[in-house]
Amino acid sequence: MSDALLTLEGVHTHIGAYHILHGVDFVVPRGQLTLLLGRNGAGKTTTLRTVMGLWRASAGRITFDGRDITRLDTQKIASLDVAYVPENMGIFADLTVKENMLLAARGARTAAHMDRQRLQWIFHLFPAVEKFWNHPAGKLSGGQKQMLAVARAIVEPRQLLIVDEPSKGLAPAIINNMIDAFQQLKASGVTILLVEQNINFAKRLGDTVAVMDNGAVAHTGTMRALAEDEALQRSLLGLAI
Ligand SMILES: Nc1ncnc2c1ncn2[C@@H]1O[C@H](COP(=O)(O)OP(=O)(O)OP(=O)(O)O)[C@@H](O)[C@H]1O
Repeated sequence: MSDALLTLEGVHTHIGAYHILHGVDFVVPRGQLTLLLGRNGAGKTTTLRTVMGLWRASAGRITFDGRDITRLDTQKIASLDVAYVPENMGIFADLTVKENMLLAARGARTAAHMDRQRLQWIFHLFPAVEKFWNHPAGKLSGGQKQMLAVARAIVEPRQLLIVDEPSKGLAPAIINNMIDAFQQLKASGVTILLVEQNINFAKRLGDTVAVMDNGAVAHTGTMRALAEDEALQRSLLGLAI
């Protein structure tokens, strides 16, 4: 049993007058890939944003690597080697792929300052990043943009990589490429937290799952156990895997 890298305990989040998270509890074990599942509007994105300090938890506690991060600002949380890829990916369409990567690399003013070995590893994971290095990012396909977004997030070594719906809107062949890349990322030892709606994607990558419903976690366990229990899938997700 691995230890917890990230723990949420009784986390509540209000957005304006709306009470969105109602006491979220789950653990992201170190070195594993954890999936946050649940129907539309269950509170998955709000949970990720609360972990990153983009929404402030109104109650509860978030612990990362043994440290209480509940009240830290986003920049400070990122500086603990936590990367977040939001659903809109945060790519600068007018800048080249190279410039997008440079902006994500702390302290690297030119491509020559980037860690060469790490860049080669990223090119191997996401060949499109190398192929379109000098092209404007806005010209990339949806799948290539998603790959660039993940590539940006890992341009520096990370302890925790958080990605909101990496497979969203992607063609099946591209989803397979994305699964391969996440499998290699997992093998590199980085802990990963994904929000995912594509259950095939989830099934092939997930170690641990937390299923949200109505602003709280309704179920936690292994992906394998959930994949084998169709009745549980139907009751939690309203679908069959
Ligand atoms: N900025 C906001 N203002 C008001 N309500 C919001 C805001 N953002 C999210 N919500 C509400 O919070 C609830 C949870 O939204 P959230 O985006 O976290 O769900 P989700 O599980 O990620 O769903 P989806 O898969 O559709 O993105 C929804 O009812 C949503 O309408």
